Amino acid sequence: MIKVAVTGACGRMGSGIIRRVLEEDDMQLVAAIEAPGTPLKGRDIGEFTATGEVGVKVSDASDLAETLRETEPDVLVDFTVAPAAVETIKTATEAGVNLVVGTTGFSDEQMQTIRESIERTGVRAVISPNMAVGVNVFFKVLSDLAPVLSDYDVEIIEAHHRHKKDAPSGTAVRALEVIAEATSRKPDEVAVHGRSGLTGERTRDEIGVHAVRGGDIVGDHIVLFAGDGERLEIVHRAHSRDAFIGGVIRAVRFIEHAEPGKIMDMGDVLGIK
Ligand SMILES: NC(=O)c1ccc[n+]([C@@H]2O[C@H](COP(=O)([O-])OP(=O)(O)OC[C@H]3O[C@@H](n4cnc5c(N)ncnc54)[C@H](O)[C@@H]3O)[C@@H](O)[C@H]2O)c1
Ligand SMILES: O=C(O)C1=N[C@H](C(=O)O)CCC1
Repeated sequence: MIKVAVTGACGRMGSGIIRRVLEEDDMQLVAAIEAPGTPLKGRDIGEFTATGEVGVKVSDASDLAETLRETEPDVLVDFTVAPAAVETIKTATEAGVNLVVGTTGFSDEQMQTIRESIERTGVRAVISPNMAVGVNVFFKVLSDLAPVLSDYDVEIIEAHHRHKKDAPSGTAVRALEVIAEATSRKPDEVAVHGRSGLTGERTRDEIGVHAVRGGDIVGDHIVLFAGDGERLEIVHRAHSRDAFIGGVIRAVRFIEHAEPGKIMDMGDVLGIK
């Protein structure tokens, strides 16, 4: 039985992940953790996942070290917000708890802190900005396609729901990195985020990145390769969060096979790297 703790337990992703964990025969939910000061502390998590009483009470992230000591999870799944996730990862790694992290919006400095914590403590970790199988195939396609279309203009357009806190999406950032790496460019040097004003003509090297926010859009990503007389669009659309949650469940099962002290991603989980 894989013992699972979830941070962001009452969020859009966290509550869906808990619902799925409760359905899996080889998984046991041992902790459901919400933000520091949460008014939900002590309430049964089943109230927020529409699963009826499950016997796991919402705990407060301020008590995370104690919660992990008491519940001894094999893996902690984090879908929260970047600054909170960094603190959670520090605490979990110190407690020797393996990680599946889907939170996005980390700065380079935050990623460095996370990497150091994982390397130093030797926990196993899967961190991926998008757990959907289709998106990870999309990354692979982009990596293969970008060198072939190296003289085409590349623009990345993503669209998400009105509640999303970070922009551009972690998936769009990863798509930028994949395309830049495949064409020997540096993402920071070539990314142009939105355009406004007298921008001048587009340069050949730049990669435009555009974030759309509205309604309940689950997550769309379009990469446009525009040439003379034609354009090619590679599109992924998530219809429901089940696409991400299915990937999380696969990552939770993979974690015991992950390399200790190294950040692995969904490409490793799916064996498509
Ligand atoms: N990797 C993927 O496949 C994928 C898919 C969807 C969303 N995401 C990312 O997951 C994150 C969460 O998305 P969401 O839509 O579920 O957000 P959400 O706002 O619905 O949920 C986040 C939850 O985290 C809680 N939280 C905040 N700080 C916390 C802390 N310190 N400890 C425990 N809980 C804490 C909040 O109270 C909230 O309930 C975002 O970064 C989003 O981009 C990734
Ligand atoms: O709903 C979100 O927020 C999503 N975030 C991820 C990202 O930033 O790429 C993945 C898609 C959904």
